[in-house]
Amino acid sequence: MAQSTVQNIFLVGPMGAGKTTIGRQLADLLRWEFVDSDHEIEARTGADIPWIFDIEGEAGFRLREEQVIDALTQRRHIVLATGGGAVTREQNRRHLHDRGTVIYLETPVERQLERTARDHNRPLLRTPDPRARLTELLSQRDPLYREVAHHIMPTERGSAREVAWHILQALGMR
Ligand SMILES: Nc1ncnc2c1ncn2[C@@H]1O[C@H](COP(=O)(O)OP(=O)(O)O)[C@@H](O)[C@H]1O
Ligand SMILES: O=C(O)C1=C[C@@H](OP(=O)(O)O)[C@@H](O)[C@H](O)C1
Ligand SMILES: [Mg+2]
Repeated sequence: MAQSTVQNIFLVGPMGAGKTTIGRQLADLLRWEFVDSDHEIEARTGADIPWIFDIEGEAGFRLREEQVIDALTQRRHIVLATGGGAVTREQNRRHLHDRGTVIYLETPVERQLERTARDHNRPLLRTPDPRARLTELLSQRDPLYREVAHHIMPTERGSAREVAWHILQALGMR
């Protein structure tokens, strides 16, 4: 694998973009450590994401997320999968953009719906109309994903593994 100036890779994008899945594949291909901010929040808190939302509300979750992203973005040679709402905080956007190479996994709502349908761990999708919720969130957040990203990668070009390869190619790492 060619030498590269990329020191770490941070994945952003909406729920169901594949940040967690593609992040694991990327880390595997690079032999870097994989970290997921949601998993780190759960490990530090000793509670799962829905429980944190229930007890502390979204505001409490966002505070925990800010602390974790500040800590994780200071590390090197990691692939970090963020949560879909991380970009809503200015401090997170700054840390992500300044401390690593940020990839926006661009994904249409239809695909997000398919990929999140079976998983009930996303409190923001506990709504009678997840399509409307995802559409609203994407319209608010898409400009923020674009603002923070160094590269934009569509996630419909095949499997998670294939998307991971496309990312390495775009970064000149293969
Ligand atoms: N490129 C892809 N093609 C098909 N399915 C995918 C792809 N990327 C992710 N998935 C699937 O979508 C689901 C949600 O992915 P996940 O990594 O949890 O997304 P995120 O972390 O962005 O919310 C998982 O079941 C995963 O296997
Ligand atoms: O979009 C969001 O605000 C959220 C996305 C989730 O992560 P994924 O994007 O990995 O599903 C998780 O952080 C939490 O449920 C909130
Ligand atoms: Mg995830």
